[in-house]
Order: sequence, then structure tokens, then C-alpha cells
Amino acid sequence: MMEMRTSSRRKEEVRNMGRMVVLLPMVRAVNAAAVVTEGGGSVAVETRVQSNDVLGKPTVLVAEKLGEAGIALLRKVANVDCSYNLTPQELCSKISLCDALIVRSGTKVTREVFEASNGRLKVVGRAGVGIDNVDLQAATEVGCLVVNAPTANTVAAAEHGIALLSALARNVAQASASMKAGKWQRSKYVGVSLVDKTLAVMGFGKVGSEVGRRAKGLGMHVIAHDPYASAERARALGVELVSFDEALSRADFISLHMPLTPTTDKIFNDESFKKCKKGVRIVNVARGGVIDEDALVRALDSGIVAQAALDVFTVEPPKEDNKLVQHENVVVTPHLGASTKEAQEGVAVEIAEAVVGALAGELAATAVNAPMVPAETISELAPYVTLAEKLGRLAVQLVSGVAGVKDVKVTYLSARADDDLDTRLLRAMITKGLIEPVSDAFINLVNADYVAKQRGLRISEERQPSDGAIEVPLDTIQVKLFHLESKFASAVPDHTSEITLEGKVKDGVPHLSKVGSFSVDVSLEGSIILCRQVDQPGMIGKVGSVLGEENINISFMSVGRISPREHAVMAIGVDDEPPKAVLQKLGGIAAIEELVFLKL
Ligand SMILES: NC(=O)C1=CN([C@@H]2O[C@H](COP(=O)(O)OP(=O)(O)OC[C@H]3O[C@@H](n4cnc5c(N)ncnc54)[C@H](O)[C@@H]3O)[C@@H](O)[C@H]2O)C=CC1
Ligand SMILES: O=C(O)C(=O)COP(=O)(O)O
Repeated sequence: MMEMRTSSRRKEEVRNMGRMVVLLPMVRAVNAAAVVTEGGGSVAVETRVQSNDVLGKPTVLVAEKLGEAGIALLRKVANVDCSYNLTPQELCSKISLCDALIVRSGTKVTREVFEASNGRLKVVGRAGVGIDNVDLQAATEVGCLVVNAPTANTVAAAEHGIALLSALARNVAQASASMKAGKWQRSKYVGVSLVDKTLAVMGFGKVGSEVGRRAKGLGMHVIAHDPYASAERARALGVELVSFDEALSRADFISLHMPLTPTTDKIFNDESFKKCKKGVRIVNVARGGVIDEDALVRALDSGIVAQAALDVFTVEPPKEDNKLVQHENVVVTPHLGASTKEAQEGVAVEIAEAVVGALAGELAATAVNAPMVPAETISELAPYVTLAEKLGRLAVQLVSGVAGVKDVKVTYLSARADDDLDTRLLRAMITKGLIEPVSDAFINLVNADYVAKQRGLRISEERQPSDGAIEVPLDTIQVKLFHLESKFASAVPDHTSEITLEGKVKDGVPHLSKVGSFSVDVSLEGSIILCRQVDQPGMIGKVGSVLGEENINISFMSVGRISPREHAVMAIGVDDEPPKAVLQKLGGIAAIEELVFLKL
């Protein structure tokens, strides 16, 4: 399998969360009813009926409070159902009527939700950053795109981190509570200074770096731990990147800004607290789950951790008797990191734009469970994406016998450098073309690799250099299906057992350029009749008149032969599917040796 290398420039773009997009031509409901054969039998292609509601608009369920500007954007293109505080059961019963769901951190979008949607849910928008409340694996399996709003609440979360850091150092919350209780305890609430102290930022992403920048402004010495952070960016901010253990051993204050993942789950535990300086102060505005809460209670009680400020908890809201909430050395806020007016309006617009884009089947911002592809790549590759799907569709219809497609090789002939041609979209669309006509699967960029793997379909990719123009992304795409019999023997080059098709893009239109060893040139619009005949004069006229008599419009016709007066393959583009009797009549023409009708 060709290695999918991402250029360092592209990686940086992803990291910077620039406007990357993901192709979702499949969000639009498919309405196909073609009948193709698999193993000789008749199999209806999935018919995904447009399931939108009133006025043909999609339905978006907004399950948590979202800023008005976002709601207004959604309302322009969708029926918007704002239903807050749904129970898991209520969410599951509503979801089958929704094309998109928007949540914040308070809604668990579980496998049950995706299953209950019965394939209708196409986009989950997380109005914020952390997507640990969405079952991404389940979303991917059903081809549901998950997008988040990664940038609009960065500053809000960072400011809250700094607020908690200062509040912690100066006992603001405890002193305030004491005064409200009628006390005046000046010596009890002597704090510690921030200036000249070392702050370890754990997770040097968007929020972490903003916290670092602000802490430097307060005169702190900032170090950071992040296995994936760019050293260049850290240097630019005057922040030293260190190992996990070094961060713990040097820090006077620790601020957590990593996502909750299987790797970071309870990464702060008894072991890690032991590595901390005695009297360290910890701020958590990331996720409750990155700390083992029982271990933190122990560390507070033993004095290893002097104080903690927590905005997030393993279970939200935490139980009333939660030991951390009740601890006198702990300051708590109810997950307020993103809760400023400004951030909430920004997040609402950011997520509404992403969801609206995805529902339109166009470009969705910041996909979480699909490869992100720059907008310019998508527009450049658009006709090749169509070509790729159609080659897959044609190839699978050429298969006869009971064996399913297992091994596929795709060869891209291109003058471009390896890292200058992103073939992920093309591979996904070939997979879609190969699988959808013979199954009830619904395939898009989100689930193509997953579904292929599930079905044991191995797609290897190969690049072949061409001396064509570098401005043209691809000269040809060739699809080979291995170890299969074909119902059109000419599609299998002599001495091989590979069904082989090749296509190219001409003037922006996908064309079939080769069937087996025969060169043809037929635009991939409408459908195609392929026939092999003895190469002799008058064949085009005979075939043309049979179709003409039946009022079947020919859009294109092309004959390819290997040598004169031997065999030739004729590819005929037709607007409509000819009745069976017409195909039989064509097959009955004396010189025609084999014939197949392929629906695009
Ligand atoms: N309390 C709140 O209201 C808010 C909480 N958050 C939380 O903050 C987290 C960070 O947000 P952003 O900075 O926007 O995300 P980000 O993706 O820009 O940054 C996360 C950073 O953590 C790093 N990381 C991943 N695994 C790590 C590990 N094992 N050790 C150290 N670093 C690791 C990543 O490389 C990345 O640089 C979110 O995942 C979310 O859970 C975000 C916004 C608001
Ligand atoms: O964006 C995040 O990750 C947050 O934690 C914010 O959560 P919220 O949208 O305020 O429930």
C-alpha cells in the first residue's frame, strides 16, 4: 500500500487549524436505484431517499444552548429544533428525524445515538473543542462527519486558566467566602506570588500557548510539555519544551491543557504526583478525566499538592459530596472555561458554518474524523474525484461469478511529486464506487477506509511518474481488480486475470480511456454499452441504427482496436438505459462477440 505521506507544510497547516476542509459529496442524500449484478444475481443499489423535512430543508437538532448568531445562520438553510436537557432516551428517539446534531460538552453522543439515527444523521457539530463526549469510532463507522469549533473559545479558556491561577495563588475564592460569612481573616489568606515562579503548561496547543503567553506577561518562567508541539513555536514564545517528568519536577504551578484521550486518561495519578515538587499548585481547565480525582485528594491531603483550581470534572456535574469540590484547598468553577459572551457567539457561528457547509455536501471546516484537505486541492481534484468513483462503479459491474472484489490496485500516472498529490479523496471515491453498487453500504470520505477494511477489500496505490504538465494533477487513473472473472472478457488483458479500466479527465470531464488493452475515449456521463466485435466496416452504422430505431440517444461513441481487422472494442455512451430487448438485438449483430451495459 502506498504510504500516504503528509508534507510537513500540510501538517503545519493542520496544526495551525487553518481553513482546512473535508470533501463530503455524500452528505447529500443519494437517490440511486440502479440494478447491477453481483455473483450473477440482481442486487438493488441502496436507495437513500431524501429524508429532509418541510420545504426539503434538513433538520438540525441543537441539544445545548448555542449563541443566537449561530442559530440564525442555521435557520437560513435548515429546520432548527432547539431541545435542551434531553435524556439519553429522548435524544435517541429524536435523532432519527435529524440530519445534524449540535452539542457542547454536556451531551454524550454515544454509539446508541448513531445507531438510533438509522443512517440519517450526517453531521455532529461540537460547539467547542473537546470531542471526548462524542463516540468518534461509531460516527466513523456510519460515515457521520464530526466537526468541532476549535478556535473561537481559545482565548476564553486561556483567560479562565489565568483567572484560576491568580485566584489560587491569592486565595480569592476562599477569602471571599470567609468575608461573606462575616469574618476578617487577613493572616489566614496570605498567598504566594506568581512572579519568578515556574509554570508548567501541559499541552502546548491553542489554549496552552495562550496561557503561556499570558503567564510570561505576569513574570512567570514558563516551561511546557507536549509530545507533538512544534519546538519552533515554543521558542518563538520563549517557552522551553521539556519532558513530562521534568515538567513535574520543576513546576511551582501546573496548568493542564491537553485533550482527554486514552493516553491522557488519568495521566495525573499517584505516580505522577510523587514526581511533583512538594507544594505544587495545579489548575485544570482541560478535562476532569486527565486527573485521577482520588489520587488528587490524596496528594492534597498529604501536602504534595498545596492547592488545586478545577473547572472540569470526571463526572459533570460532580456529586454534591465530591471530595475535591468540598476540599478547602480547592477552588472550583462549573466548566466555565468557554463561557464568555464573546466566545459563545464565536463558537456558535464557527460550528453553524461548519455544519451548514457539511449539510450542503460541500466543504466542512475542521473535520475531526476525516482527513482534512485544503479547499484548493478539493476544487482541483473535483473532476478526478468523479472519475475515480465512476471507474470503481464500472469496474465492479464487470465482475462475474461469485467471488467478491478483494484485491484492487490503483495506479496514478502523474507528473506531480509524491507529496504534491493527495490521493486520499480518490481512494475513498474508488472504494465508494466499488462497494456501493453491490451492497447497502453508504460510503464517504469519513468511513471509506473503515468499510473497505471491514469487507476485506485491499486497495493498494501506486504512483507512476509521467512527463506530462505539472499543472495537471493526474494524467490517468487505472483501476485493476485482481483474481476475478469478468462478464466482459475484453476488460481482462491477455495473459492476466485482472479486470483493468483506465480513465482520464479531458476538458474537466471524466473519460474512460482504456478497457483491458483496448484504448477508447468515451465521456463518463449517462451510461455505457461496451461491445467487442470483429473489426470490419459498417459496425458503427449497424449499432447506431439499432439504438436510433429505439430512440436511444448516443452521447459518444469510440472504437479501440489493437490491430486492424481483428478485434475492436466499441464504447457507446447512452443517455438512457436501453430495454433488455434492445441489448439483445445489439448482441445479435453478427460481428458482435460480447456486450455489456454499465450504469454509471
Ligand atoms: N474548560 C473549558 O471550557 C475548555 C476546555 N478545553 C479543553 O482544552 C483542551 C485543549 O484545547 P486546545 O488548546 O484548543 O486544543 P489543541 O488541540 O490546540 O491543544 C491540545 C494540545 O495537547 C497536546 N497533547 C496531546 N496529548 C498530549 C499529552 N499526552 N501530553 C501533553 N500534551 C498533549 C496536543 O499536541 C496539542 O498541542 C481541549 O481538548 C478541551 O478538552 C478547551 C476549551 C474550553
Ligand atoms: O470547548 C471545550 O472543549 C469546552 O470544554 C467547552 O465546553 P462547553 O462548550 O462550554 O460545554
